[in-house]
Amino acid sequence: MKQDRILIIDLGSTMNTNIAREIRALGVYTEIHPHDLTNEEVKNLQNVKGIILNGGVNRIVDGVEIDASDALYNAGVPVLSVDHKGAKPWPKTVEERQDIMKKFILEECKAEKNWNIDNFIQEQVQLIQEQVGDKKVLLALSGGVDSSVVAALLIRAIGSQLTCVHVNHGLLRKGEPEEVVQVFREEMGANLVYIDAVDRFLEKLAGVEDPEEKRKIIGNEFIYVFDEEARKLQGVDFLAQGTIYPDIIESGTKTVKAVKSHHNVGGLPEDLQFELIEPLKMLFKDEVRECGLALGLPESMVYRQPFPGPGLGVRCLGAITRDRLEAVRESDAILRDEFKKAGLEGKVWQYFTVVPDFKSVGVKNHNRSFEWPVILRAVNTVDAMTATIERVPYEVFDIITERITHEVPGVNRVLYDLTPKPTGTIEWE
Ligand SMILES: Nc1ncnc2c1ncn2[C@@H]1O[C@H](COP(=O)(O)OP(=O)(O)OP(=O)(O)O)[C@@H](O)[C@H]1O
Repeated sequence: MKQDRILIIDLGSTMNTNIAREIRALGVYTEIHPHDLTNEEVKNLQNVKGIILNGGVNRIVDGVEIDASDALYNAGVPVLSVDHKGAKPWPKTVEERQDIMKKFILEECKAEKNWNIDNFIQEQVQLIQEQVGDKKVLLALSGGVDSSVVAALLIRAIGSQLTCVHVNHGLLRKGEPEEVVQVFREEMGANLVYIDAVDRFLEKLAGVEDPEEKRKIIGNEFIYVFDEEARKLQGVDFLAQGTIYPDIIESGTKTVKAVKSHHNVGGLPEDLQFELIEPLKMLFKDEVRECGLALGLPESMVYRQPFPGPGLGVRCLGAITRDRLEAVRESDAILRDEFKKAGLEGKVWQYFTVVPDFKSVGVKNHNRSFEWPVILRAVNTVDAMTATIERVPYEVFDIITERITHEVPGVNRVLYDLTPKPTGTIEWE
């Protein structure tokens, strides 16, 4: 079923994303578009029921105040101007904004409230089937939320025409590679290529101390491994990616410069180019999660906390060694387990452990020990630009310290990082 659609036209507002979220919360599908859409582009957008010209402080582009294109004014649907050409800005409170939205979208545009995840899945399955036909699709499946949800959606749409490649580079959290195999191969019956590349990555990283260099090696090695696998598979025309709406919004618009460059599986060699399939590119993160649950993915996968691309590699400070990497992995698993038991899972935004590359003196079993400390970090943030520290109860710290110092080989101390961002960053490297 095709959803009714409201277009938000970016005329320099800083609230495009908020407005989009609030309209979708009303149950109506909406997308943000640039101001200079052509007739052709407007025609290609189906079921448009209304247009919001969303003006704001970034309205001057290259020295000129921008306006919406004629194609938009002539689209033949109701137009609402906000903070544009003298029209009032949005009210400060969500409730007042929702009143305006309801009146415009539901009454004036007569848009139907037919935006929901089941309709989304149904529509995407059909679109994917039409796009792919009887051809084959490749997906790099990390086990993270985005690529997992893409995998589940593609399995529903095209089943065995999809091949997923999961690379175990040795830097994933405890149990993650096993979960990927269990969920996708065993439960969903996917074509999953599991690559054990642990030795290969750790050999490349041996002796490398510089964090940037480590990140570069991990990123490049991933591309090499993925490229090798992709070449072994015959007749693949499409590459699926877990691009989501914030990736696109943060890549910059015509009125705002990029916050960060769009990642995903960038950097594949020129001769290995596929047509892209990005079925989640219009979803916000919570919608991606809802979609994952509706497709039957386990909550542990769908509500996974954010994880850096280079994985545990940037939490094993300095030059990575196998034993210290295991100390990071084991201590991280204990921290997660105890936070879950204490009801902190889902409440604290991100928590993990870091193992530095120095040792200190301690006592274990009545003997002198000379071992690493484990640093705990637990932070809360809204936008990852700033972060505050979680005030973890001392009883929880006690249990975690007891377990880490007794269960993780090579560790004799546990420390808590009290630093907000700024001045610290969330990760240590
Ligand atoms: N170990 C891996 N095995 C297979 N693919 C991977 C792996 N790590 C990353 N990728 C691919 O690279 C993409 C970008 O990785 P990144 O770590 O930046 O994750 P992300 O944008 O948070 O997405 P996700 O939620 O899918 O992990 C992933 O979506 C996935 O397609």
